[in-house]
Amino acid sequence: MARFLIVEARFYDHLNDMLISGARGALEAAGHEVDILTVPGALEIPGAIATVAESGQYDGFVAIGVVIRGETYHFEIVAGESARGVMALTMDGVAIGNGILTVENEQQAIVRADPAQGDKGGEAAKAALALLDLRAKYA
Ligand SMILES: Nc1c(NC[C@H](O)[C@H](O)[C@H](O)CO)[nH]c(=O)[nH]c1=O
Ligand SMILES: CC(=O)[C@@H](O)COP(=O)(O)O
Repeated sequence: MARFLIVEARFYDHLNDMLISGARGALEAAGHEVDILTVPGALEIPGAIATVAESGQYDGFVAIGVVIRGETYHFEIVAGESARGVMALTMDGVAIGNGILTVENEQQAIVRADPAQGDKGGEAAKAALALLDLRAKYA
């Protein structure tokens, strides 16, 4: 059994609830423990994971959030920089699945967050599991 931390940016409650349901379901179905840490927004997710990963208290992480385009360039910053931060940590050996949705509107988010539809939360959890398995084999 491994310990996973879901680090969620709780910007849209109903969307995060679906994403977390999918992620938690996938991890618990695989027999692992799951905790949740909430941060203000997607830009805070990489720093939060970096800090907690250093503690060694968790084996893997799932980043959960929803970034919906607004009127300004800020979408590109939030979407791009949160993804870049997660990728940098992954390249540094941290087992992370990226379940941060970056979408044009709420409808696109609903379809992808719903475990019965796109299940991007579950998909991200399975990616974290795959990286953890790979590290166990090769690291
Ligand atoms: N607009 C969204 C944000 N924006 C907030 C940033 O993520 C960050 O918390 C702020 O800039 C302070 O550093 N975050 C989301 O997760 N989703 C959004 O749609
Ligand atoms: C993704 C965002 O930061 C966005 O929701 C913010 O909206 P706006 O660009 O209209 O300020």
